[in-house]
Amino acid sequence: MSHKIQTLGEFIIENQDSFKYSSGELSRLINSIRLAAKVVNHEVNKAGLVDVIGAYGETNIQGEDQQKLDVYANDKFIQTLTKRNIVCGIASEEEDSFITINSQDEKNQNKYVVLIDPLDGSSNIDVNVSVGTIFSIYRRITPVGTPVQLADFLQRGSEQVAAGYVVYGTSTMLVYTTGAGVNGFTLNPAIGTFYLSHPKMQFPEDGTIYSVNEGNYFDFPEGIKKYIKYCQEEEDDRPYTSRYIGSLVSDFHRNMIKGGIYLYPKGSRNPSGKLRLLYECNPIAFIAEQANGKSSDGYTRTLEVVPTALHQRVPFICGSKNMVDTVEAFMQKFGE
Ligand SMILES: O=P(O)(O)OC[C@H]1O[C@](O)(COP(=O)(O)O)[C@@H](O)[C@@H]1O
Ligand SMILES: [Mg+2]
Ligand SMILES: [Mg+2]
Repeated sequence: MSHKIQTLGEFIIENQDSFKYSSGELSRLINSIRLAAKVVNHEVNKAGLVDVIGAYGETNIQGEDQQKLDVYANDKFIQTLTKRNIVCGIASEEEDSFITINSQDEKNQNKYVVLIDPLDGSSNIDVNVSVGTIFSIYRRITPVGTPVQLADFLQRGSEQVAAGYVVYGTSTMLVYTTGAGVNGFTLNPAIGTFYLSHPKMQFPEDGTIYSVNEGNYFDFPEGIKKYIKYCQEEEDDRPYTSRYIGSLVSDFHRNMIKGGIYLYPKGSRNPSGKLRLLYECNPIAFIAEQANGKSSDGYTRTLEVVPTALHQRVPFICGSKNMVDTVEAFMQKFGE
């Protein structure tokens, strides 16, 4: 290990001043997310031994069957952030609307709101394939001390002050950015401490991995179909390798390390794509750009998309810069 051995807690404190609004509040917030991630990780690792496998028996506002672990993770993150009185509002994939956090003293002086996908890759929970958590943090735009408004959550991704994800995989990692690069921390399960293991993560500008659910190929826009054929041609460094875990966090994490591209285009079944702008695409796009990668809907930079609804979906193309450029060129040429 060429870099200094450092715990996540130490790293947060040491880098607090590199954050333009630093008052310690964001550090405490990221520490709270670290804590909740450890609690969820503990449950994920016991999947199959304890009652966290299978459907919960209810559907969320998006009509998806909630998995028990979706609900468990949602509860743990909301409880931790609420109990520690560290935010003024929370929005989650598993909650119909945003939650206003009122501190004991009535006027909650906290200035951050959090948007979260508590359990990403839900379809993989029961089959022991890696899943994750995704979080996005904004500074509220309405006055501190007043109840949060929907507008505090519907901010462009370029306004994020921090974003990150946790991968519950072969090892458990927390990867995040506060706008000063991307760093990854691995959990030492023996002592329950995250250690800096992947400093200054960078996307290779080019890659040879493409991640897309090819089962939807018939339904993709023409530009995407052409790009997939391009990936499969025998020319130059192609054909590329197809890798699709079906957990956005895990596919993105692999592609950031090895070089690659993730695509979830729109189609007749998903007219706006499947992934949610506010708690999936924006945080992942912020990390991608901070790691020299790129993200768009094929035309518009993801972080420039103006949100209009809490659970809105957008087409999502994210990964190595030159690969995203190539997809955009195909979309320009062949369109929808
Ligand atoms: O099964 P599909 O349609 O390919 O979708 C897989 C995608 O959906 C997701 O599972 C959506 O996230 P959730 O599991 O949080 O709902 C992504 O993680 C993944 O990339
Ligand atoms: Mg998700
Ligand atoms: Mg989810």
